[in-house]
Amino acid sequence: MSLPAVASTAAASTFLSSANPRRSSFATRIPAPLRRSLPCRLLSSSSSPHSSLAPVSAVASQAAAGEAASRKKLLIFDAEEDLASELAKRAAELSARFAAERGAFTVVLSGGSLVKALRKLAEPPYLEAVDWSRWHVFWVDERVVPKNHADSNYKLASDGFLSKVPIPAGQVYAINDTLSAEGAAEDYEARLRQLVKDGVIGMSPVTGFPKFDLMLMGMGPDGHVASLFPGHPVVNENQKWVTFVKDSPKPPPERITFTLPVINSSAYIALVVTGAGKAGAVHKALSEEENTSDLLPVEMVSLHDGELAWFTDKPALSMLSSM
Ligand SMILES: O=C(O)[C@H](O)[C@@H](O)[C@H](O)[C@H](O)COP(=O)(O)O
Repeated sequence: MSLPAVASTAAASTFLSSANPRRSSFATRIPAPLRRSLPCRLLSSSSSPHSSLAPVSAVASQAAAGEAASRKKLLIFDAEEDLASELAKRAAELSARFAAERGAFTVVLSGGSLVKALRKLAEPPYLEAVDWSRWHVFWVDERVVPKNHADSNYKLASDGFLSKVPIPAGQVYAINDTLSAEGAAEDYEARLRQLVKDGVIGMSPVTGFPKFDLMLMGMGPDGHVASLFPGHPVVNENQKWVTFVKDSPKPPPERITFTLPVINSSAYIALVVTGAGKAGAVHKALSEEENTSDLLPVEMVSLHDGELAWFTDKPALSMLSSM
């Protein structure tokens, strides 16, 4: 499998940009032609040192030339089945590309509804076609509970996905659940640093932070991503790779989380955000009204050199005026 050019799915695309570089927002209006009932509709935008509003073909060629470029897409699915199919296809393509390029494929998971959306990866044709021996699996955030606890993101992913695919057990990096929140965050960062030295995890030459190949993340109704909650000081952490919270507004309270600089150094992020419960945060993140003093964590997800794809549905977009 090879990674398709960005333009290959862009027949129904348009190009939108945000005036604020700190903000990830890119969709302002959904043009009428895109509202037809395609299984998936797509809007794209790009930003690079050379152009903030480039056609998709230009984005693809910049990426091919190895230049730093940030690409954003909004994929809107009519059915959850279609979303899960496209997510599996995209993950498998990235797996093949990074396994060939680097010999390893680093995948980062969140908890929540994201895990169910991965189920098609554990089915034919992907179950047989993907080279699972190349996969190295991490968590963008984890609750500080035992690995067999009902609240554990490791357990969620293990039960719903990892137990169904042949990834070598030594390449699944759960947190050390015998440590405190502080200790677990330090320990996880130390293990990431070792894996960078070993060449398993790449480093971003642009940011100096680790560069994961694929981050698969959800977003909470309040606009949190990972365990970076609105108004919490950890959102501003810009030195550490992994930090902790002890007062998460979403239970359980103690968690460890990747920091924004690590998230924003990724090569590809799939942000899976569906359902009417997310519509308020989606509206704030994707509407034209920009308020720089009050950014939600999801609005601060902005890749330095990579592609951010929102996997969404109409209920999640229902507060955008043109939907
Ligand atoms: O451990 C966690 O709580 C998650 O990692 C969290 O960041 C989650 O991804 C969002 O809250 C979205 O969850 P839903 O998709 O279930 O709403």
